[in-house]
Amino acid sequence: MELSVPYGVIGSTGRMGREIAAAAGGTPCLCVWDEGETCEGSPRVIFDFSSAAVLPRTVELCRRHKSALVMGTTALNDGHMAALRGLAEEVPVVQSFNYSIGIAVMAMILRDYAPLLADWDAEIAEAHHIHKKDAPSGTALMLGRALGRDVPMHSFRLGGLPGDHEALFGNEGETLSVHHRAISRSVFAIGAVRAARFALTKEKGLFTFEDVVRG
Ligand SMILES: NC(=O)C1=CN([C@@H]2O[C@H](COP(=O)(O)OP(=O)(O)OC[C@H]3O[C@@H](n4cnc5c(N)ncnc54)[C@H](OP(=O)(O)O)[C@@H]3O)[C@@H](O)[C@H]2O)C=CC1
Ligand SMILES: O=C(O)C1=N[C@H](C(=O)O)C[C@H](O)C1
Repeated sequence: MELSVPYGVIGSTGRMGREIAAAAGGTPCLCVWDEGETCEGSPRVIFDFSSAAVLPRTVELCRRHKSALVMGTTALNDGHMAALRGLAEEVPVVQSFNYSIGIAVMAMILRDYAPLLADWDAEIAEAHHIHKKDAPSGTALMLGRALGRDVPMHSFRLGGLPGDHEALFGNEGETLSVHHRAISRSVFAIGAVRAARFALTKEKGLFTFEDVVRG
């Protein structure tokens, strides 16, 4: 369902930026890409699916327009997360490395059942398109945190894969795996627009996509 307020897209010319515009509908009033920026009006919410290097500019634009932020860009460091926490003291910020409901549920499963698998061997595998710049994926790192322990991570870069993630467990007698496959990257855009609607109901604060899914 289309977004009924003016919105901005940082990373507007990218794979995700174009999916966001398709899911949100209409035309973004603010567009930012590597070569430039256009703005006609004031966005109520800004989506960032770009590069971690752009985050300071994103924070500045959200402050200028008093916009909510839906942050999707990965490869964020502690400094970037601190900047988002600072912004969240002024506006609503949703930050997630994956806006699919399936991965949100997968993280809940891993977090809830990790104690029962604590003495099993565990590894995480992820596979994405050949253009992806970061490895392991932000989602793989997030799933590792849900497991609550450091586990080996394996990254595959193949063709146009939108995003596969698998948590694999094993002991002497059996194995278990939990697998999620994004069939289309539109699923991330649909989730991001849902996150935008959630953010627009808040005055300020830092939220995860799990908060959005749980309503
Ligand atoms: N949270 C989630 O659910 C998802 C997150 N992602 C993440 O989103 C990000 C973008 O992914 P994707 O769309 O595939 O990437 P693309 O490379 O297709 O797009 C990146 C966009 O950011 C712009 N950009 C890059 N560097 C700068 C810069 N320094 N200043 C301004 N604009 C810049 C690019 O502009 P230009 O075209 O001019 O280079 C382009 O518009 C990645 O971090 C990815 O991991 C992806 C899918 C889902
Ligand atoms: O770059 C991508 O495409 C994706 N990146 C995110 C990540 O790094 O986890 C989310 C999704 O898997 C697609």
